[in-house]
Amino acid sequence: MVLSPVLGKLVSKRVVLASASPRRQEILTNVGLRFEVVPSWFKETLEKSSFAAPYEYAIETAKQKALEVANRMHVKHLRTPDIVIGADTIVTVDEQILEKPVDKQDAYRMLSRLSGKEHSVFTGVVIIHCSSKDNQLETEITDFYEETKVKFSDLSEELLWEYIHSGEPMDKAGGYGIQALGGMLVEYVHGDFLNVVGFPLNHFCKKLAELYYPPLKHTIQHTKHDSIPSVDTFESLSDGESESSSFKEHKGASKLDSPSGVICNSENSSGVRTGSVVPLENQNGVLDSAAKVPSKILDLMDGFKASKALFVASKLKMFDHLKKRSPLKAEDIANEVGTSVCGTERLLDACAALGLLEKTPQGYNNTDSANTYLASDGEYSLHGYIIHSNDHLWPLFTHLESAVKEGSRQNHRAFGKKTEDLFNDYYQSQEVKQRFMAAMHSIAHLTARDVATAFDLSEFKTACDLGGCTGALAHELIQIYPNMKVTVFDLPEVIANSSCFQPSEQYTAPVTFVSGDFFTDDLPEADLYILSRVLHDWPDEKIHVLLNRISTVCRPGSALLVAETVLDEQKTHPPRTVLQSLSMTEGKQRSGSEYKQLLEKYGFTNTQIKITGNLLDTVLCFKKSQSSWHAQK
Ligand SMILES: Cc1cn([C@@H]2O[C@H](COP(=O)(O)OP(=O)(O)OP(=O)(O)O)[C@@H](O)[C@H]2O)c(=O)[nH]c1=O
Repeated sequence: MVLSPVLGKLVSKRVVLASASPRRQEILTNVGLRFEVVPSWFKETLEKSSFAAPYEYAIETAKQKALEVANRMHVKHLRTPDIVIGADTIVTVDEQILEKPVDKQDAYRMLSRLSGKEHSVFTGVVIIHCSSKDNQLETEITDFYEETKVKFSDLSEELLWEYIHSGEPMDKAGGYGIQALGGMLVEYVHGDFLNVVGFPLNHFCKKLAELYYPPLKHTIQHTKHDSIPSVDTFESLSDGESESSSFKEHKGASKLDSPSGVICNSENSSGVRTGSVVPLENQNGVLDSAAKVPSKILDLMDGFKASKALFVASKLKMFDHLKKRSPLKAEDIANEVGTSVCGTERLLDACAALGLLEKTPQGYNNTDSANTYLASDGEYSLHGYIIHSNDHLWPLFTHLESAVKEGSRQNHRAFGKKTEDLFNDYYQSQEVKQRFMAAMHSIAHLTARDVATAFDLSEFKTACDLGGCTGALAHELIQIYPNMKVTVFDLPEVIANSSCFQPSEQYTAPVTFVSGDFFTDDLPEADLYILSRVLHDWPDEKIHVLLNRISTVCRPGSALLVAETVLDEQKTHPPRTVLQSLSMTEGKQRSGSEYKQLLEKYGFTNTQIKITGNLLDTVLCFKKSQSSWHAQK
């Protein structure tokens, strides 16, 4: 049962949840964990100002809750649990910590503070391993925290009081419950949703994985440090608990991390350990310094090698060969693609190490993911985008240093051409055009379902996907909304090359392709205009022209759907989008409030943003009536 991996380690243990929170109980029960509930009697009265950071307060409160239960069970009831889990959830806004409101007025004070703003929800979690020695309780404590950012819409007084009178806020940190009525107040969530609800399940599983499958000192580490290892069954975990996978057997090794003999693994929500150098006592009782392995940093240092291995294996179509016939030995593939046997073997082994291939005594096989995403005919093939990354983005990124120094795109260094000439020359080549379209098609096809279903678009009878390229999103829209007529509007040379990307079986009404330039030519009429992955590419002057033109042809009540990755307000999340900005296009990535502001400038209102958590988020807004728009201009 790959889905419930490390939790199986707890099957044979007496686990106690030191929490009265029904949400925590539900989250852990839902994943099949068996535990007793013993609510803590610890009063949450620690002096907040004595903590340097809010998460330290949450961790310490969680620790005190869990220790109180462990001690009480040991002393009063003489039944020492194996593991006690404690947690504490807090909300922070403007450097203030908000816990559960004490009354309705307090709830009002909290919610009006959160209105229209982004805040953080921290949950501190503590896992205590208990044992009894000479009737004394011995504890080994592991703790961590998780941060999730949540943004509230502007809340009217009326809504605020209606929500408070519902009674929901009273037993919840910050005075709201995101999982119920409070969900209606939320504009977006960045991070683990369950963390907001009260328990960061994913991080908890990773922590257990670290405890029960720690890296062995003298063996080569094949697992990713921050991933949850999968195991086949619960049975295999509890029956054959091998030396290398049991927490107890590794206590000694883990203790090396802590001078006091208490395991205290503090880690922030991005997985980077705080305090990387830990003093150790050597045999002479002298303190040495031993650096913990900074696995995230090492992974980043090696990231370029992994990317290039993926790019080259894709370019040589190794995943295509293995999809057609497998298992294949390195010699077979080398013969088929015309490469050296020793080089091919190394590349295939690297792909196996990266989890893209499986290596067996009979040869190499594609993983399911390789068949779906890496083979060029895979259902959601990313082959086109991978080749684009290798041939176009890689050369650009090798000049990142100059790009940062000069603040401009490095086309001249990467391709020997200035940006203006690139369009007239480089992009005119048939090969480059096809490659670029294949790349765009890869992403559009993969994200089409998310974009098409983020909002209910069934009220729109006609839609026009501006810059819709191969029509991947248009086809998805027609599948989902069979009554919708969809037009793809794109440059003539794009439309001319789009036929080879059309689905082979057409079960629905065909998409209409219209060629033109959205900066200069008449736009087709539609109830819904779509701009998917367009706005981030263009400078403000061009966006001004485009949005002005759309706004002019849009009838009041018609809508515009923008599909982009929406940055958080701090502009540091999601990392993929932040990294994409480094290619220094003249355009830029935007946060939710920036999209809202931009669209309002062109008469679009009622903006709703849906963070899908996948590659593309969506923003839907409606055209105001002309009179009210002009009145505001
Ligand atoms: C933001 C938010 C919080 N909560 C609940 O807020 C309580 C926090 O208080 P706590 O002090 O951490 O826990 P507790 O409920 O007092 O229980 P205990 O751990 O025994 O002290 C927990 O319940 C959480 O689920 C929700 O249910 N939904 C939300 O969106």
